[in-house]
Parts: sequence; C-alpha cells; structure tokens
Amino acid sequence: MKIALIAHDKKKKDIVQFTTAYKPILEKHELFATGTTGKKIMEATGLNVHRFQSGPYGGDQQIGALIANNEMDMVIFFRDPLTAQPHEPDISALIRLSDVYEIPLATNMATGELLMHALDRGELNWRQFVHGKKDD
Ligand SMILES: O=C(CO)COP(=O)(O)O
Repeated sequence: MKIALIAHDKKKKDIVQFTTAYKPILEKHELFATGTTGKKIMEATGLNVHRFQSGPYGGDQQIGALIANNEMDMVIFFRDPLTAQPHEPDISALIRLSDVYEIPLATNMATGELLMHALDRGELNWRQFVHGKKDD
C-alpha cells in the first residue's frame, strides 16, 4: 500500500510517536510525506519515506495529485485544528480529494491507530484493485 504521512508543526511530535510505534506495520508499505514531516520521521525511525515539497510549498497538492490518480491508498494527516495555516486551500483540497476517491483518511491519532490495525489485518487489501484506475 502507498501511505501518505503529513503533520502540521504542532503535531510533528505526534506523527513521530505514531510512526515509531507503528514502524513494524509501516515498514511493509511504500511511504510518502510532505517535506518536513518526512524528514523528522526518517530521522526518528529510519523508515524510508519519499519526501515531497513542504506542505505550504505544494507538498499537499503533490499528494493530492497521487490521490486523483488512484495512486495513494491511505492518508494519515495529523492536522492542527487550532492554528490557521497559510495554505488552507491546499489542505481542504487534499481532504476533499480523499473523500472524492474514498481514500481512508485519518486526521487525528485515534483514527490513525484504527487504520493501522485495519491495514495490518488486511482489511484494505481491496485498494490493490483500484490502483491507477480513472473514474469513467
Ligand atoms: O503543512 C503541512 C501539511 O499541510 C506539512 O508540511 P511539512 O511536512 O513540510 O511541515
């Protein structure tokens, strides 16, 4: 599975804690992240993560493009609901596209943990049948 990992600044410690705890599951999959999130995850866990641009510089849109091509299977996005972000339109677009393409999306730690356990039980294996498909 292709998994996107994203966290706003006040949630960076959470995503590092999360990816450390779930490394045994995550290391079986192809990981992608926005720039700074990916850097911190790689430094803390040693996981191999494909880094895009930083979120405010287009990283969210790069991940959104993969979603639109059915080339992303899950998004773990620990967003900060209490801090205004300069790239709010990009964030909204990414979340909207996750719903358009019915991509499992976690915007907080609790939901992220549920998705990790579901992933590990094989409950998302259906995603392999939609890779690369475009809507008719
Ligand atoms: O702003 C972000 C997502 O909207 C995260 O970007 P960074 O991982 O580069 O901090």
